[in-house]
Amino acid sequence: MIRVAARQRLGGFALDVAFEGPPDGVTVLFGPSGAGKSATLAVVAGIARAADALVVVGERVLTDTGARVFVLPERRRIGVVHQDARLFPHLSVARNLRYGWRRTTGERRIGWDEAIEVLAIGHLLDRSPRDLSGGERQRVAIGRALLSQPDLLLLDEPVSALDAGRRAEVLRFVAALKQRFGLPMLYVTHSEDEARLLGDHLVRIEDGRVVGQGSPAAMLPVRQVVGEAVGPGMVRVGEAVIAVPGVDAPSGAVVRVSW
Ligand SMILES: Nc1ncnc2c1ncn2[C@@H]1O[C@H](COP(=O)(O)OP(=O)(O)OP(=O)(O)O)[C@@H](O)[C@H]1O
Repeated sequence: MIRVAARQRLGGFALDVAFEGPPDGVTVLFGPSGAGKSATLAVVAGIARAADALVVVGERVLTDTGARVFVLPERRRIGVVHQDARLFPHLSVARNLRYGWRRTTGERRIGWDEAIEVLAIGHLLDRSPRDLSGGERQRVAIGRALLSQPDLLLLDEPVSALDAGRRAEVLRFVAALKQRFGLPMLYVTHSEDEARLLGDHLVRIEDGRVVGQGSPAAMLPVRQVVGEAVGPGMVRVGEAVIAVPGVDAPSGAVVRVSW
């Protein structure tokens, strides 16, 4: 279980949020630009010190202002992935990954080879970040965060700087990560498609406040969409391939589904 509560004044903006997320799934922070999503992540990561905050990840209390608990950011065992990959440009992909690996403070549960395999970045190890596509760069950034053995992964709009094709590619890897490692993630987005595709729990934030939370299916309006069947029960809708039980059209067939 992840528990977050934060009250903080940022200039003229007041952040006042409280939510819980599942222990091994993706909690989506969803809301328009300027709603306070990144400010919330900063409190969770310990980069921002709110006047009044509680951050609990599993058994660990990372911030509890009432009890004067504040674990330093580098001791939180939290991995962060930003919109731009922020890799070290002078280091190879392997050395960028090694940076994460060396930052481990607890036991190692995620293996070096395993992370590289899930993210399919083995062939990139000797390259410079400058010679990678945007999607590859993001996969390496996720790998670096993962190899530091985080108890929680924060993803702040990790695909919003990518074009549609690359976006789909990276989303596929984030979904694979979720399946493989069962690591809790806080995923910030204002894309309904990403929220539906990855979210187990959705927290809607507007103007610094939580205005609703629940399953993505319950929180987002149902849409009738046209997609393309890609296998039994699987339909491609735009960038996403979604599971739609009961769809049994031949691959390539155009189908209408509720999503
Ligand atoms: N240090 C600060 N001083 C003053 N205002 C701030 C500060 N940090 C953030 N804000 C304001 O707080 C509000 C929330 O910002 P935040 O970056 O959390 O939004 P967001 O939901 O992540 O938006 P986006 O989707 O555009 O990234 C914004 O109005 C922003 O201008």
